Amino acid sequence: MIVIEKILSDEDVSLFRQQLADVPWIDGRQTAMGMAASVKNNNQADASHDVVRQLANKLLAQIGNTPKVVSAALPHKIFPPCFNRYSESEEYGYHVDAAVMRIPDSNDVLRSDMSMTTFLSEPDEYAGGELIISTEFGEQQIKLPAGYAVLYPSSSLHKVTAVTRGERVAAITWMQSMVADTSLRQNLYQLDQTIQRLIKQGNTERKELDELHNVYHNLIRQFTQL
Ligand SMILES: O=C(O)CCC(=O)C(=O)O
Ligand SMILES: [Fe+2]
Repeated sequence: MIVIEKILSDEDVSLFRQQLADVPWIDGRQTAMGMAASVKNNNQADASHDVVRQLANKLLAQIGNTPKVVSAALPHKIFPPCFNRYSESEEYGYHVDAAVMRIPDSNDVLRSDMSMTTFLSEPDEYAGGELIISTEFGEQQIKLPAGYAVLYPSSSLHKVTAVTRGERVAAITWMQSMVADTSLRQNLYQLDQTIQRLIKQGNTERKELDELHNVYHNLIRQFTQL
């Protein structure tokens, strides 16, 4: 589970919130598959609406421009972000995201390796509405400031607890990674982050940095599936 600080600026968050207030919203059950549909109770911005598409594209561009997301997810394909809203007493029970998704308006499919929630409501605007991810170390509770995102393996069981006051608006997307294996992807992320830290610290010789970089890219070459 990786937290991305400020994938959207405060200005972007207000723009998203303003524009989303005026678009049509549909019952979220329509977009859940199989068992997930029976535990889903929320609303989703109509993805066929032009404004919704524009916002999805804007967030998509931000994902590509955020080095931490690229490093952690190594995205090969990204599902156009969906916007969901949980009002009082709405929730999404424990579920797993579908392993394979058809990308709208294309003949392409995507294997979901990483899921990402981008928070668009401030934590004090609603009560409840925590994203809970079940991990091998127990349940992780996540509620982040607006503009922050969390990336987690799509293979994990997760839920959104009932909102008991106010409204929780978020963007959700799924990514197919160039590296399917979660633990390998996590190791590559750690290696890249360490290299980036060494570069920042500025006291590692160029030659050693080049060697580490070379190892990183050779591992990507070795394990990439496109
Ligand atoms: O809203 C969230 O944080 C997650 C929603 C979710 O799990 C889903 O839409 O599949
Ligand atoms: Fe989910």
